[in-house]
Amino acid sequence: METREHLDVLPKKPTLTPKAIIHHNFGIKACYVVEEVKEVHQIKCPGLSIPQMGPCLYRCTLQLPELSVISGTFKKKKDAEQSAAEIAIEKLGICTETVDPTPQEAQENLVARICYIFSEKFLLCDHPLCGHIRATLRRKGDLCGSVPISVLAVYDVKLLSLCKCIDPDVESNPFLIISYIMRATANLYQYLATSERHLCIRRLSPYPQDILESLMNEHDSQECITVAAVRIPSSVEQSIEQVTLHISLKEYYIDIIAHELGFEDATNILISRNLGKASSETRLFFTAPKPCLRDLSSKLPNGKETLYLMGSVNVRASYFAGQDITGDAILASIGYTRKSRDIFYEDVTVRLYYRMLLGKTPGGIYKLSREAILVSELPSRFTTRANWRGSLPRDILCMFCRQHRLSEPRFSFHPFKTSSGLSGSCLKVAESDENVIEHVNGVSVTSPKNSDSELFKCEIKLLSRCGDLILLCSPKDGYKKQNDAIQNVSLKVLSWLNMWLKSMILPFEQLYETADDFNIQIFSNNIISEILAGQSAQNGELNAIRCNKLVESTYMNSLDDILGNVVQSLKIEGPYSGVRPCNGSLPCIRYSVSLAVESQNVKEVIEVYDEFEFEVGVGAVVSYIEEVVMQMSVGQCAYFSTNFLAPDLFSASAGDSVKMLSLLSSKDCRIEYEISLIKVAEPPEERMEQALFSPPLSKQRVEFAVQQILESHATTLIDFGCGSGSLLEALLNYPTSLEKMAGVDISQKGLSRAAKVLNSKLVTNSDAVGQWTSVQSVILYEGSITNFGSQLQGFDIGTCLEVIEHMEEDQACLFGDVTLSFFRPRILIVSTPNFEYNVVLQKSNSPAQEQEELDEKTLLQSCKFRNHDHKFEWTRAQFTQWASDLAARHNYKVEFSGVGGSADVEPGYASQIALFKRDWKLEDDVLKRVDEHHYNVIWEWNCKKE
Ligand SMILES: C[S@@+](CC[C@H](N)C(=O)[O-])C[C@H]1O[C@@H](n2cnc3c(N)ncnc32)[C@H](O)[C@@H]1O
Ligand SMILES: [Mg+2]
Repeated sequence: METREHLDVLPKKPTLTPKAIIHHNFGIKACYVVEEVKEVHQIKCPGLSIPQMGPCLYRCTLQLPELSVISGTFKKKKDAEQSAAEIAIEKLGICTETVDPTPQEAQENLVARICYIFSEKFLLCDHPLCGHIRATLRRKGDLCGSVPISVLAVYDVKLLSLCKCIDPDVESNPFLIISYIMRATANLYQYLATSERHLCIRRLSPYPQDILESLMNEHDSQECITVAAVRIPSSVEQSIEQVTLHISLKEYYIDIIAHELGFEDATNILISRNLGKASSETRLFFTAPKPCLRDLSSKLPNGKETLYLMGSVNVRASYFAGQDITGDAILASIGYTRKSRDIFYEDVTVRLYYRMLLGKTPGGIYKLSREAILVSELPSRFTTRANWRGSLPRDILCMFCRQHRLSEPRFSFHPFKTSSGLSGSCLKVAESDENVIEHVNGVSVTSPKNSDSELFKCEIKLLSRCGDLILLCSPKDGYKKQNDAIQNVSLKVLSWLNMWLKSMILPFEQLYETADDFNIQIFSNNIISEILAGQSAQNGELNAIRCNKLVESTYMNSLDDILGNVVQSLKIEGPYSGVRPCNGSLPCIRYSVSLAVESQNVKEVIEVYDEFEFEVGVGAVVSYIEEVVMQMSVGQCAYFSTNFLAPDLFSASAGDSVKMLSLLSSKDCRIEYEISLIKVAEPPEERMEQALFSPPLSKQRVEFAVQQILESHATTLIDFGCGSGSLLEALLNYPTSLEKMAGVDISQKGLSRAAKVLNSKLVTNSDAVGQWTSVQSVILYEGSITNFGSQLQGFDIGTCLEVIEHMEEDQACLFGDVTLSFFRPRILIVSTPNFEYNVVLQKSNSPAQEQEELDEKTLLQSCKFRNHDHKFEWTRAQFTQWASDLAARHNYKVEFSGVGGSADVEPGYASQIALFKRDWKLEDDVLKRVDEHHYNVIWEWNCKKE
């Protein structure tokens, strides 16, 4: 609440964006041209010899009558445009300081603005209000030329901002403007007449005849338009219904809307802010009780309370609009715009109303973005960006805030170092596409004191429109990538809001308790009214009562959701193909949801989706759909029904909501589902390994290698197939005896990543790293490990983790021979998947009963390779054979080990490891002559000695 006081002292005026300032000065003469730029950038890793293509960037050229400027490059088009506008403003020396007028000045400006609006000059411009003034000139009798004050209040932004300067409460009660306009108009009594009875203003002297005549001739061609609109009755017992407005262009359309609401003319009509998109003309038209309107026109201070008259508030419409709406309301998209002199209109259907309503909840925004309203759900977990379908959590959160007229959410980052020596503290795993977050727990290798790596924590603040802090979410989880941190925290906030909105029948205390579990702190005493009713906290008690009414009316259906749903008469047809979804996989289904009424012999299809993909295990679809899909194999089709009736959801999805609502009311109405499983994308190997092993298998492999290296007292190391350099980076965290490390790989992408990771560690954090590592030089080479690179002969130790299965089998054998005969390290560590272990990893793919029926051999045959890039996967016997033969050929000894699982328990280790050791000295052997062949150096680091 302190912020509010602070704000009262500092009147808040949104500062204009550079583009808005340019528009203000040049209008349509300003021309923005945005071009795409591909930039080669080398910022992150000096010395890397692979050119790095940056993300797609944009540059904007702004052409103005006097000059043309070019922006820098930006990730977003709009940023490039704003930057170009900013440069132009600076070059032209345009003054950008907008000083708020004092309340006194605002009063005077208000009078002047009203005077201008009724001038002849104004009538000829392209302001939306001109359309209204022209149309009111066609009104009959003493209403001719009378412009409703409510129209002035909503269609002229300048009047609104001036009134806000006079009284900031206008923000929370926009109808207060009516009082201020009335008061200001009183100063113009010689020129304008106000009518308290009709709540309108007109000119005393008529407009010149020639102007009037030309206006009257304008609309001869179009006679009558028909516009679909929606009625939201004030009584929650009455349903939302479709209405049709027939508007003759000889009449004023607000009068016609008034007829629809049961009134003679626009006198009692109030108009809401525009709803939906910022540019939309969709508004609510409604009536206020007479005494209240009279108050609005006269009594200023008391006028503030008038609209809160109990009993007259339309709770559904108020929630929908985020402002007080009284009486019955018509939702219509109609009005005058700057673009044309003709009236603009669009149909608003009941379906659209429900879709807009759905779009006010985080789950709804997600459903709408996936266009799968009846099936998709806001997932409870963010695993990878690649698996997330629909709008991303951060974008949904921003949309939610805009919907509820809150300020844009504020994200802040706290980079922090984590020491892997900490015992007992466990950082949550962020299953990002690169699986980069570390579990700190369970590190079995002796860790140095200072092995730090940088992580990001993201914090989110939700603020009311006036800047009051409403909610703070600051989870403890750290992520290696900023983007993962943002998406995960955003999802946390969204999940809580979604849960809360779905079960608002919860008492307030429980709200606080659940927030705690989500690392959320609530600051506003009245979060319900801030978010739900879009109101200021002033009328808290009243809003709470209203919200309860709203909850009763709108959210009761979601109770069904909470109580769960029963799948009835499930039939799965088609032959069992053996390919089934498992946790983490991405099944792709074709589905249709229909509404069936047996007694009427009707089946109405509500929603169809041809290729709908979702991630299993994160709650991305309604639970019973996932349950059914988990029982299917690719190629099969499932049929079932439920009695789940959520009229709101169905109304948002069905094309013909009116027919659908009537069907839903029949007693024997059922929801029928038809689902075919088209294909299943397997979860990537790394994610599977992460889900099943703690620490993740990749980490266990690295730890195993580190342990061997520590024991070996080696001073030189080659990592064959180093990929993104995870082992090399890890080795910098330990006090090994290594002085020289090299990595070889054929993938430029992998090598670039490795270079960046190592560069950031060795150059950026050199002081910290230098304290314990003895490593003096690190080199990355590009080349195939089946070729001998003469630079690397005689290194002490070679590592080759999860590489050989990525080559053809004969190439893997070649690698073995080349390494042991030419490189001849003292120790060679080779790891590769144990194919037999796939039975465990892929267990969830077949139902338990079936597994019992199948013998082990058949079960193994049904297993797939862990990764689509694997050319082979060996059983323990095959690996042992390969390694033993290889060792024998080159006079090495070999031992077998592994990580994940155990040697003594079937089916052995998940990753099998061979340790080749040479106990004879290299000098004893005459070096074989080999053709000189050099790998290309990609990146190099050498410790600078003082
Ligand atoms: C699964 S990754 C393993 C990376 C790394 N060893 C690790 O454990 O994180 C396999 C790596 O082997 C590399 N690779 C495959 N065939 C290769 C070859 N013939 N020569 C060099 N590298 C190869 C790939 O480019 C890829 O980086
Ligand atoms: Mg592999």
